[in-house]
Amino acid sequence: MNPNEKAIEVMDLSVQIKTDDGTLPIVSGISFHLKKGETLALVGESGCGKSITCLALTKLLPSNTTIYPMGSILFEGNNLLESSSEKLRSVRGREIAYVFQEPFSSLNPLHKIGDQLIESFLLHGLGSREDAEKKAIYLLERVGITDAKHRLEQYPNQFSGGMLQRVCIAMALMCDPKILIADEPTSAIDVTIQLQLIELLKELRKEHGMSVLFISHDIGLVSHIADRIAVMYAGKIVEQGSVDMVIDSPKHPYTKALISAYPSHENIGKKLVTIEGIVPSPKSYPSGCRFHTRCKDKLEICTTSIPKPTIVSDSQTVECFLYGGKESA
Ligand SMILES: Nc1ncnc2c1ncn2[C@@H]1O[C@H](COP(=O)(O)OP(=O)(O)OP(=O)(O)O)[C@@H](O)[C@H]1O
Repeated sequence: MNPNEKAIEVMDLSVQIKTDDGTLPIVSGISFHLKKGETLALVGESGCGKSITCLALTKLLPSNTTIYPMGSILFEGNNLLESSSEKLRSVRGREIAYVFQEPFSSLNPLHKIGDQLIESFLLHGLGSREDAEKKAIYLLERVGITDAKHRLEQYPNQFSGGMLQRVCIAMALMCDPKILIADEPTSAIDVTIQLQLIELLKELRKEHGMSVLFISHDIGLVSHIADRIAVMYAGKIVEQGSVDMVIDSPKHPYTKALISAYPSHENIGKKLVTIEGIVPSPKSYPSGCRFHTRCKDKLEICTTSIPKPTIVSDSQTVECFLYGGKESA
């Protein structure tokens, strides 16, 4: 596998949602890519547009309220934003699979776990029911669920939250997807189990040769799993780069603030820094750089102009006037 080959490339993606308050710019011209076999973390505070971005990748948002005015999502030679509904159905679950924050949202309480696990395998015509059941048993055991054959006959309410999230991970892997999108997969799980699930995802990524897009608000947590990080703020990606660069040498004032606000081992005994204010609502994004209303380092230009991406090192790009930002990288 060529380590620089891209599994998916998102260019200038914008998503607007029609609401009673008008059409809101939820995601505004973001670009990023996921290389084959790597994990990219999309990080940012609640409401910055992470979930909408990951649903937009396979157009999983309701078409009557969602507008994709421009941009492209290149996957296996196709622009998914221009693909037919049939093509998108063949990609979802089969080539790009999801694990969501709340396992109960992905599972039907009235159906046996086994039937739910094998559904997409059969739907995509990957083999017989017997093949599907064998694979389901293998994957349940692989994600750490013992007595898997017996478990296939049980219902979601017979599993703990952590167990159900393991079931959802197994379910996402049933069709050997090329990309796994994990949207806050450990947020609803007890912290003691969080790191176990992260380790499991790391192992599965290697075994299955997948690429993983890991969504989280927790910059400390993603440093355990990601190769690269993209930091999102108010519908835009403000900084992206390798984990080492973004964590050890953050550039954007928002990334710096997120890291200082993280309760880490190094911060024991120190007062945690809070980021003043809240993420602005898409109803009233400020002009210029959307972070300027909370930024301690803002310049005059930040209130009126939008910074362009600037390459600050081989593996790091930032959108901030403190580092240039007037010309596109
Ligand atoms: N259907 C919708 N109608 C109107 N606004 C929406 C809709 N879905 C999301 N939004 C708004 O879009 C913005 C981005 O939401 P999104 O769920 O993508 O954020 P997030 O970064 O994933 O946050 P969280 O970590 O809390 O899930 C928020 O301001 C949210 O209120």
